[in-house]
Amino acid sequence: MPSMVVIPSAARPTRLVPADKVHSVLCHRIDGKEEQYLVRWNSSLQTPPLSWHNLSELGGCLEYVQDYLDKGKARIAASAQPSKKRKSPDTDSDIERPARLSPFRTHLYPPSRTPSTDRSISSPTLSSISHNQHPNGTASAADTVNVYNGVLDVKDGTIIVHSSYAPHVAKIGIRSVPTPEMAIAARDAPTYMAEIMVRAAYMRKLENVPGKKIHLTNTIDATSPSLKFRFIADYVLGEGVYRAAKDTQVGCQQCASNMGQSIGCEYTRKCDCLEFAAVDESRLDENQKRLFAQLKKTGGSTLGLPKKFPYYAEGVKVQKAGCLVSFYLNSRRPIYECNDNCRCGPYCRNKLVQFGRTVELEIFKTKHRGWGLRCKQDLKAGQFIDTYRGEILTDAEATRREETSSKAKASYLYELDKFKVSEGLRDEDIYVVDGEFMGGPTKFINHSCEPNCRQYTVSYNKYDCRVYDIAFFARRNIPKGGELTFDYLDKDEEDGEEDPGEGSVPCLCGAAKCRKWMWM
Ligand SMILES: C[S@@+](CC[C@H](N)C(=O)[O-])C[C@H]1O[C@@H](n2cnc3c(N)ncnc32)[C@H](O)[C@@H]1O
Repeated sequence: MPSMVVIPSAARPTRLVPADKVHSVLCHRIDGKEEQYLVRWNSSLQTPPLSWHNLSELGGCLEYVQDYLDKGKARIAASAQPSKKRKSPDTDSDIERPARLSPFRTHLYPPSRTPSTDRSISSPTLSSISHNQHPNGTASAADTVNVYNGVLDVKDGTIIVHSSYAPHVAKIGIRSVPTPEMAIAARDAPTYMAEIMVRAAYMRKLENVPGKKIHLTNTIDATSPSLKFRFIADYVLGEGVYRAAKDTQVGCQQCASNMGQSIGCEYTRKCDCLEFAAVDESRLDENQKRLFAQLKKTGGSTLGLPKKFPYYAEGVKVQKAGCLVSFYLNSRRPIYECNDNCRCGPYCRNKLVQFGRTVELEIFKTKHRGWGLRCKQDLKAGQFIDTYRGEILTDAEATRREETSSKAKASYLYELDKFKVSEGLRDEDIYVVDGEFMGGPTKFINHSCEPNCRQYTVSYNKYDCRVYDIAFFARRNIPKGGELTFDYLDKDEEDGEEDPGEGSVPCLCGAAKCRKWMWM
């Protein structure tokens, strides 16, 4: 018989639970006035495989507590109905829904699910659970719950439980935890403190994000965005993803930091970075008009022709300085910014998005569309908000993730396919940004059929057609507190079809001209 180890209810504050050792949190209870959470440890060889902990011990693994609050608690509430069949705590309760596309991806992937290898052990029946008895022979609900303070050991997938009252050993399969008694106790036990701690941990994350403050508010429920999410300032390149070699990022060589007004690039004809930028037809002389007409037919470089700068420079229209000029705002043309190898210096009028967000934002809970993002300050039409960040994945890896994720889950995949047609890229050459696990606050921007923002392609290397920035700009003036939205459909690629296809998801944007479906 294994030696008895009783996990005290009022645990020692020094006993911190390391996140990398945790498999999951399975249940909670109130002991005295204290919230306690039942941790299942990573390795079943560990002794004990389960133990109760108070929140002061769980500060380093709050993401597991959050997982439990978001999913486990609901499962427990359902399983606490004594008359109904109980689900194993590890059983995936995601609802199977029709296949759908991600908000941003244009390919349809067949639905598929990967079974968790963790489900090989079958769930024992309720009758396999022995209830512990108090020495006086009675077994109250409270006693039967408390007994599991003393989970001791695991053998052949069976947990061996010692009661602190009775000398006999109760055996219950690891899949049977939480027991019905635990589930009943958990159903009515509050989780306020855990929710507060999770919220505080997320706020601390936000405080560490560089740039203007990002707020968090939730007037709908007690949840917080996932603590597993990592805020990153730049893309993280996944396996098999490569940016164009550094030496291809040549930059403009004929420009200088002071060409008269100390605003970096000033002559669009000279700036090599603007080679592929929009030609300013209003400034073409007759010869240039003829040349440009020819180039439109035959293709070829428009270097030397006057171009349009993307942003209003300081001093041009004071109130618009730094905003996207209306030509770009109303088009889908890529924006080519100057880069570190340019001769125009650090303060060039052709550099903006690369310096990052300067706008104060707020992540907030919507009624029916999960989390959303709004601005905490008035925004002007053409004002830059932030970029979309995440892991850049190969198409194959993105497909794998899409196929293995629950169809009911929100999607954060964004294809970098702007140059697919112009550069003749194959589907499998296209990279995809996944903003689910790491990224920035823009992951929370919801779709609207009448959006107030739009996504633009911003490139710092005109020779790299596979890696570029996706930048969000305000399409119109947005008052402080307005929810930021963009159209998940790239209109240029829309074929105008009206019927919802397989994988379409109902749109809840509420706009007067809502198309009723998010095309995913
Ligand atoms: C990029 S995420 C946006 C943030 C998301 N609401 C969240 O809570 O993390 C995209 C997901 O948000 C939800 N969503 C966004 N816009 C929506 C809309 N107009 N109608 C319904 N669901 C929407 C969908 O679940 C979609 O897959």
